[in-house]
Amino acid sequence: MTEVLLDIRGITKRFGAVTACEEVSLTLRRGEIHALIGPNGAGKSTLIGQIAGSLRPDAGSVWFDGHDVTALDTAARARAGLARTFQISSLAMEMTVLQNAVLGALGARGRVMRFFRDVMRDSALRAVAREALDRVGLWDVAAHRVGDLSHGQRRQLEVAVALTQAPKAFLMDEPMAGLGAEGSARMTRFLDGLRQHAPILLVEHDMDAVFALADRVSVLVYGRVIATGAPDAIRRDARVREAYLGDEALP
Ligand SMILES: Nc1ncnc2c1ncn2[C@@H]1O[C@H](COP(=O)(O)OP(=O)(O)OP(=O)(O)O)[C@@H](O)[C@H]1O
Repeated sequence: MTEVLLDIRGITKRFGAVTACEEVSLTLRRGEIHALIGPNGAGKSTLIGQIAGSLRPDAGSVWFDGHDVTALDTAARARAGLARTFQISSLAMEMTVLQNAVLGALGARGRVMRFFRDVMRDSALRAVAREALDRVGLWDVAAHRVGDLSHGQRRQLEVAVALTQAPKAFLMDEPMAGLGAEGSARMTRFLDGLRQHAPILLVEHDMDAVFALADRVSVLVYGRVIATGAPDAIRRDARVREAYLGDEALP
């Protein structure tokens, strides 16, 4: 088993005259949180899109778990174990927490059932759903409507739904967005434990969270990775500080 699970090799993406990503290479290792930071417009979303499979690179390749997945679409990459969360919420608001998790488990197994009540009675699916809800701390609210959950709980449920699909790695797009101080602190603790289950490539603007969580940080500026390293080294890096216009934004 190799240490590197996700291997991005020399990815380039242009939109007309704009080069959004230029020969970007980075890796995600088992057990780690690797944060991707950079000023607005640096190319973070474009990079994540190419890793998840929603955007095709003009050059370069994406390797996941030892396979070249560059030609695979988003669904195929998800089935291979690459889970993307928080970009678009896929939760059914009128359904309960448990129903959402059971449907996640059903989707992952590619099974077709005619009646929703049969799905909800399937003990294997319920067991998978329960384990995922337990892991994110939402089993107590399994019978609640998703619409009645807090914003932070919904984010945890999105992770639980992803967990029912047995992911090998997570791509997370701004999990702290809109959570407030207390919610961010709770999410930080949660992600801290999750890395043991599956490593996380984390795009996040909340620098306190990034520097509290990341094992490694990569800094993207004008589509290029200008530095990759441990949080302390990144904090001290002169090019990184310059990219963030002085010292303000880095804790
Ligand atoms: N579909 C598109 N068509 C044209 N230009 C695009 C497209 N998507 C992104 N860009 C451009 O590519 C560059 C990188 O954008 P991107 O959204 O990837 O940056 P970002 O780092 O995610 O920014 P933010 O932090 O604001 O979300 C920007 O100049 C943006 O205007």
